[in-house]
Formats: sequence, C-alpha cells, structure tokens
Amino acid sequence: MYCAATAQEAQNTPGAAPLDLTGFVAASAPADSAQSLALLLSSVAVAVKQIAGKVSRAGLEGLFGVAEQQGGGSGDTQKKLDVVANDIMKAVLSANPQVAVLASEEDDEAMLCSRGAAAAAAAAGAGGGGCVVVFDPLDGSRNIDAAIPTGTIFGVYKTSAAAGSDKLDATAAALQPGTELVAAGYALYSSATMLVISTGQGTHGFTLDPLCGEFLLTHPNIKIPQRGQIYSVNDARFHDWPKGLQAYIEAIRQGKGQNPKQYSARYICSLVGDFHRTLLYGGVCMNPRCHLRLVYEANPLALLCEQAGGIASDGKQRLRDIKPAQLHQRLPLFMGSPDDMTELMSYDDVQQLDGKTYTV
Ligand SMILES: O=P(O)(O)OC[C@H]1O[C@](O)(COP(=O)(O)O)[C@@H](O)[C@@H]1O
Repeated sequence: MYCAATAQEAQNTPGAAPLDLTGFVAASAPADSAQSLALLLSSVAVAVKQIAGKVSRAGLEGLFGVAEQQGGGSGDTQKKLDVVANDIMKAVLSANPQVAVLASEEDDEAMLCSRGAAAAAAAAGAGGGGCVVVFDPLDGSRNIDAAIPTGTIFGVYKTSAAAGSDKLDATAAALQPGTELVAAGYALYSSATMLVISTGQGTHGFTLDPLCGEFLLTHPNIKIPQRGQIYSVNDARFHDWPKGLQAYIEAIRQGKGQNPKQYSARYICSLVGDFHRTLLYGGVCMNPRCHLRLVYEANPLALLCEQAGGIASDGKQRLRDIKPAQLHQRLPLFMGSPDDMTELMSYDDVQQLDGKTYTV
C-alpha cells in the first residue's frame, strides 16, 4: 500500500513540486477508500475556497453582523456569514454523489442528500454505501466583524454503520462515536487559508496557494510537541471553575507544575485558531464548560489531535469513545500535548458543570 511516508518522501525530494491535497489523499489514505476520500476532500476544498473568499470579502459584500432571519441549529445567534458558509457547504457537498447525509451546526436536523442516500441504500446490502459529513461551517463567527481568524470543521463517517437495508436514518447516521470517523479536518481562515486533515494516517496541513488556487502540502505529518508552555482558555471564567482546574492553571502559571517553566496564556476565542496553535506549538487548549459540540466540533478535532500524537478528552474520558445522544450535544473539551494533558487530567476535577452561560 502506498503510505503517508511515501507521499512525504515525494514532498521532501529536492525540486519536487509540493503535493496538492487530492494527490496526497489519493496516495496516502487507506487503499480501500483512497479514491473516494480524495474525491470527497476535493469537494470540501472547493467549499472551503468559496467560504475563504466570502470571509475575506465580508466587509466589502455587506456580510458582517447578525443574520436577519435566525434559523435553527445549535441555538447560537447566527451571523450572516454563518448562513452563507452553511449554504456553501451544503450546496457543494450535496452535489457529491458519495454524500448521503449532511449534519450542520446551523440546522436542527441532519439531512438526506437524495443522490448519495439512494446510492448508500442500494449498496447497504453489500456493506458499502455513501458517507455522512458533519460540520460546523464557520466556527468562531463572533470574531468575523473584527477580521480575526475563523474556521470550518468537518468529520466524515461511513453510512454503513447506520444504514438499514432500504432506508437510511439521517440522524442515526450522524450520531456515531468519533472512533468511527474515516476522515476529519478543519480549514483556518487567517493570514493564510489552511486545510488540516487526517484520514487516520497522520495529520497533515495544506496551505492554499492563491497563485494556483490549490491546497499544497506544507505541514506533512504534524506531530504535536510532547509538552508545550502555553495554555488556552477563557481565563475570565477562573472564579467559576472547579477547584481542580483552578489548581492546575495556578500551578502552570507560576512554573510550579511538572514543567518548571511559567506558562503563557493565549486565547483567540476561535476554536480552530486556538487548536491549530496548540497543534503546532504544544500545550493545552480547552473550554471547560458544556459549550462546544461533540459531533461536529470536538470529535473531528480529537481525531486530528490523536493522529498528531496528542490527547483529547472531555475532562473525564477519551472524547472519541463517547457515543453522541443528540446532534447538538455539548460537552467540556480539553486537547493538547500528551504530557500537558496527562498532567491536567491528574487534577481530576476540571469540568465546569454549573450550567452558567455568559453574554459575551
Ligand atoms: O465563550 P467561550 O466559552 O469562551 O467559548 C468560545 C468558543 O465558542 C466558539 O466561538 C464556538 O461557538 P460558535 O460555533 O457559536 O462560534 C469557539 O470558537 C470558541 O472557542
């Protein structure tokens, strides 16, 4: 089988052109799904390029601010760009015949895509079928109006785990534990547009080259540092946290943790941005209250984190082992370097479960 190491060797060959996303996935994903995942991730890349265009032109196209009509979904106030990004994801992905089910943060229910669902039902008996794509079309959208980085998060499952013989239940198909993910990724809309993906063969980062319009491999086989020196959390909530989390943060702030160095705080309030920095620089990023969503935010990032050698938890257990009960289920989220995460989890009492919400 052609594996990630081979694709990486090609990337490192002097004079070789950087690999593009589709070529890399076709060459490095598991052999039985490489072609289909390459096609699927090509569709994601098309949607991401369109969203990146809208994000960068939002101020010029009147796309700042709150949407006039509030839709369903996870209950957050929808921004104009949330709606635009959601429409783009659904339009592009539903045109891909492999996609049987789409589940978005911005919609109440998972939806069946007629072409993909018919194909999935037809192939279900043979153990085949289409795929389910879960996504948060624009994470961190409260940052949009200040041109601060935002992102798109997605995860891909097979329908076969949920398909009956002739009828596919869209919601059931979307409620799979993170251990069933066959691919996941995020786009980061920042000084560069990046797409970071995993098909279960490592975590790899691609940068959109505006000159050729392609995502090119710039960060092959990302490995999160064993330990970092940065923690990322909304620190203003310190006095609402449980004792264990307070004690951990106090220790690392003062260089009194297992790492005898004082940690720095960094918090963009854009999950993709905070996670991306953590992946590259190490340390921990977290939201200890029940705010982030298991299905389309936490689980996809957890796959990327683990494939980079990190740990992802809800503060009690491995995140990807949790079987979702609802599409918009929220939970505490902790991800980061293995040594930092192991130290954090040793404090045990780190989840903020008081149900408190905040207006800003
Ligand atoms: O208010 P908190 O607890 O700091 O939460 C901020 C988090 O919420 C998010 O904005 C996600 O919420 P949205 O999906 O509604 O944008 C993350 O990007 C960010 O990490």
